[in-house]
Amino acid sequence: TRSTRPQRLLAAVQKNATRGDPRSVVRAIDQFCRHKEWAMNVGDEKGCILDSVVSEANPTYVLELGTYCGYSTVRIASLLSPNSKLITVEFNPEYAKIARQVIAWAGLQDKIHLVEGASGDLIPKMQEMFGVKTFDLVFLDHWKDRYLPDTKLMEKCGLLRKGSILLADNVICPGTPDYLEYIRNSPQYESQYFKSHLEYTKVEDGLEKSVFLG
Ligand SMILES: C[S@@+](CC[C@H](N)C(=O)[O-])C[C@H]1O[C@@H](n2cnc3c(N)ncnc32)[C@H](O)[C@@H]1O
Ligand SMILES: O=C(c1ccccc1)c1ccc(O)c(O)c1[N+](=O)[O-]
Ligand SMILES: [Mg+2]
Repeated sequence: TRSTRPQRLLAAVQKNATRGDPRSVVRAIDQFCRHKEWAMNVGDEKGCILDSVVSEANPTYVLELGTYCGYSTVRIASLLSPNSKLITVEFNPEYAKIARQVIAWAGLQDKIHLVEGASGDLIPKMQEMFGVKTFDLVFLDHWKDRYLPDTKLMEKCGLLRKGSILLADNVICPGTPDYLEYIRNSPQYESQYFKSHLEYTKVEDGLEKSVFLG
């Protein structure tokens, strides 16, 4: 039977990237998505903004909502300090299977914990499963109608502390209107919009960075 796009993306990584070199994995995926097949990774343009936010935050605990093939997972983890951890959540088992292999090719399996399941079910279990108290940075990049409910859930579960950063992809395209309205009007957050483009295209999109004020 015909291969899937994530399988072809993994094959491109294994063909063109160097084992143990995360940035070559990121480059190989961007090449594949720009010249062969578009895929919904955060991509190289928004990826540079993601890199700067991650580097400035220098987080110990990171939560990623939406792994897909592990592109942003590898991109973020490649910038983390030695004793830091990235927990990434993915409910599609086929995507999780591919992501584990991409993460392994990058040599980052010790920094990354990929947990399979729905964000709404897993967020309340983060403290008991991983011994994490609060997250220093959360990257929201799963289905867009889940950004707001999951943000409220993280607040309720006490997973955010004064200074925690929420970085949300796709706030313009496909768009997350209810999340944007909430976060930009909430006195509990200080938000900033980073204008960019939908991965590998000229369509406008951007990232919203919001700092939890506690
Ligand atoms: C846009 S892709 C993630 C892309 C990835 N962050 C990157 O930039 O490389 C969105 C992913 O989130 C997953 N997803 C969507 N809603 C979810 C949920 N509620 N819980 C867990 N995973 C979810 C989808 O299966 C899909 O793989
Ligand atoms: O929703 C889509 C989408 C919609 C239709 C077709 C393909 C993708 C999408 C597009 C760009 C993204 O960066 C992204 O994170 C997503 N997503 O699924 O979460
Ligand atoms: Mg996205």
